[in-house]
Amino acid sequence: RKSSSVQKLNSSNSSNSSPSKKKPPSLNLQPPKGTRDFPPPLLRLRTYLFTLFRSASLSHGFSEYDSPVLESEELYTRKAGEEVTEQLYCFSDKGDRRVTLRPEMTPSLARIIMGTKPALPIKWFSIPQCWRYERMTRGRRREHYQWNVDVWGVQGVEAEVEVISVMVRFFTSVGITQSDVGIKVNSRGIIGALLEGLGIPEDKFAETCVLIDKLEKVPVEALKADLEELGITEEQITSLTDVLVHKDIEKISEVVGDCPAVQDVRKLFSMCTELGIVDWLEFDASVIRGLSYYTGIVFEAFDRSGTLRAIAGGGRYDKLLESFGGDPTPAVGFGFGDAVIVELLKDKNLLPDFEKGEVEFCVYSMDEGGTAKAMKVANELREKGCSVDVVLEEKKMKWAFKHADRIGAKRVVIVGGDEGSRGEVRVKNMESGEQETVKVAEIGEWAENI
Ligand SMILES: Nc1ccc(Br)nc1
Repeated sequence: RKSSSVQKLNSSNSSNSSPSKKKPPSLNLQPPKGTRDFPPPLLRLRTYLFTLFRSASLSHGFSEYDSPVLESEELYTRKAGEEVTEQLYCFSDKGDRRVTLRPEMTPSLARIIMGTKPALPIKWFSIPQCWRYERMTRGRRREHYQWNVDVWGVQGVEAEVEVISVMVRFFTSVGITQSDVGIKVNSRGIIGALLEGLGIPEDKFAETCVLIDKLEKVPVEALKADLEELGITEEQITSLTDVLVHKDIEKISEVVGDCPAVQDVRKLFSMCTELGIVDWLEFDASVIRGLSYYTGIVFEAFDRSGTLRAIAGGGRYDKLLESFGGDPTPAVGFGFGDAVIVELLKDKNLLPDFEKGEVEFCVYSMDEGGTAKAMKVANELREKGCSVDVVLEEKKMKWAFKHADRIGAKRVVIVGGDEGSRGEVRVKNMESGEQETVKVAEIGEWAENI
């Protein structure tokens, strides 16, 4: 008797005579829902952005760090109704542990600092891929790369000025000016003083801020239940939002007095005036930001045309380490996503063309069986630090030049033929069309002098 598995195999093929005819199930060619592939042109764009994120950070003496994309779910179980914790890409792993793809980087940074206790102050940056899982299939992305820049251990607004300076340097490096983008600045301390004035208890402050931030996106009716649960009346919300429209710190100080939060904002503006970047900034009492853990100054970069969502956002979060059981540690930072900035660069016509790559040489053998010779010439050029492609199959000259153009080769080196018999190669400049003959033995030296 055939074993049951063989019988199964035969039965599964009963529909036709031989297994080879059974078509495999069609493969889904798309990446998982809400995620992106990065074929070379898109990866060149990503590398362009990351290189400038990195140079703006390094120019200010920041050090790069990284951590696993997978984190324990408990790192994000803040009960403040934030989108970022309500849309966790979380699951139970095979050891039945509750884990999640990180939705943001700051809690991981806090975990690392608590665990390794680096000497403070630290100035660290990272460009992590962060994830969310939205139940409603709104077709929104489920992953993005978010440049994070943080200063830990500095109590004064000098830390806010430093990270804003990093952001401004990045914008300048991609050709964005203060007429394209502004940075709205506010302080949770001001909002806190207003909430106190309305009799809202301190322990409801973080959740209330998250709700007020949501008010910008949904009508107050949609949040009525949440507001009532916090004991906040619609009248209180109305009187709060009437004050939050102020864009003049003096007007706000008439309401909340010359409190430490107002002094901090004033100091930030005067330092940025001295630094020469104040025309990027504007005070805006309505800026809240949606993360519950901000405790002081908050800021967000926006496009002045008003067509795009916030480009970046950040603020002071002095209580985060304590909330994890650590020592009180001042901290300031921002997150800068990789999506809105690309839309902005497209709108401003500031996006370079990444369709083609760049390679200095394409080496081609016109003789049959000459590929190894072409590879040897290529290695001579690589020894001098050149980027060199080699045509790896027997191809006609016309194909080789078309291929060279496709890969963005600056020059084509033709090996073999009459020149080959004289120990020479022909080099064609793809831009000018100029041709020259070079001795194979001297090609490295020649390449150093072009
Ligand atoms: N937090 C978060 C993660 C992923 C995306 Br896309 N947006 C926000």
